[in-house]
Amino acid sequence: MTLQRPPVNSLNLDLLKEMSKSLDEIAKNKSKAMILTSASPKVFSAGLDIMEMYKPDLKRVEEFWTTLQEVWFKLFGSNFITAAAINGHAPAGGCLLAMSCEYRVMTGGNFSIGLNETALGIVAPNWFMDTMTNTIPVREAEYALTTARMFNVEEALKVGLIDEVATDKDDAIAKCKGFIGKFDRIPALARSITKLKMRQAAIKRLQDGRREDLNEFLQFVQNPKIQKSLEMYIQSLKKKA
Ligand SMILES: CC/C=C\C/C=C\C/C=C\CCC/C=C/C(=O)SCCNC(=O)CCNC(=O)[C@H](O)C(C)(C)COP(=O)(O)OP(=O)(O)OC[C@H]1O[C@@H](n2cnc3c(N)ncnc32)[C@H](O)[C@@H]1OP(=O)(O)O
Repeated sequence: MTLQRPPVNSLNLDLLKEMSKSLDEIAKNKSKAMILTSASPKVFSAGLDIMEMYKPDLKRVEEFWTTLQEVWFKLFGSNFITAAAINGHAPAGGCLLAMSCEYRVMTGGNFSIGLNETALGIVAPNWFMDTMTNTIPVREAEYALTTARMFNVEEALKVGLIDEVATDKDDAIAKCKGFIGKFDRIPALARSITKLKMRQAAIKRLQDGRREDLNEFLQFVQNPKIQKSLEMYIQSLKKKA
């Protein structure tokens, strides 16, 4: 599955709906595995589209968040094998997508990956945190989340946020295929049940608290102070150019 929403693959409602549909198709056609990557040469995904949260239409922003939750359920909780070929920056929601897969290969270069929410004055939802503690040790996750740590490729490898480094996108995809090949001799049902048991606690936490999570998000985006900081953040991103 190749993300292709220039310039930075930010996750807006339309892209999330497309992803949700594609994940259903992959599950339905009984694919063995999926590799998630990006068509951009330097950004895997810039995370959530900030414009979806800025001065939002309430009905749309509610659909936006519930679709994001759905994409996470379908990706993190998939029966099929998932790997991410991370060929560029992966901040926040981009990091969430990569961590929701079972294996991550990142191309070398001046790219970074991490959950940077606290730097933006926001708190990553519980399920973002759960996805991170499912990937790296709890102590490292706490440190990374509180300090909004963006890891470079070597740091990400060292902490286990990624599993391998690749020279370029083709190499990243080849290495993801190498990971998928490891399951050729493992019975598929035993593999998928084991994966889902490992992920069950995080999945159940969001299933049980899904409405509450949505309400928290809706309150958050309607807070005038948050809107003000979003405005400033958007300006700072635009000033960069
Ligand atoms: C910030 C959210 C605050 C409050 C939200 C309210 C409630 C939230 C409650 C809970 C939600 C928490 C979970 C949030 C998760 C997220 O994912 S938030 C998004 C966080 N993402 C980022 O901070 C990444 C920002 N982008 C970058 O750092 C860089 O763009 C990049 C490193 C990814 C790529 O760098 P470059 O290649 O140099 O590209 P540019 O920076 O020049 O960007 C090109 C173009 O794209 C626009 N853009 C970049 N990121 C986003 C984005 N996430 N959403 C929308 N638009 C984005 C950027 O402004 C440029 O636009 P133009 O100048 O070309 O108009």
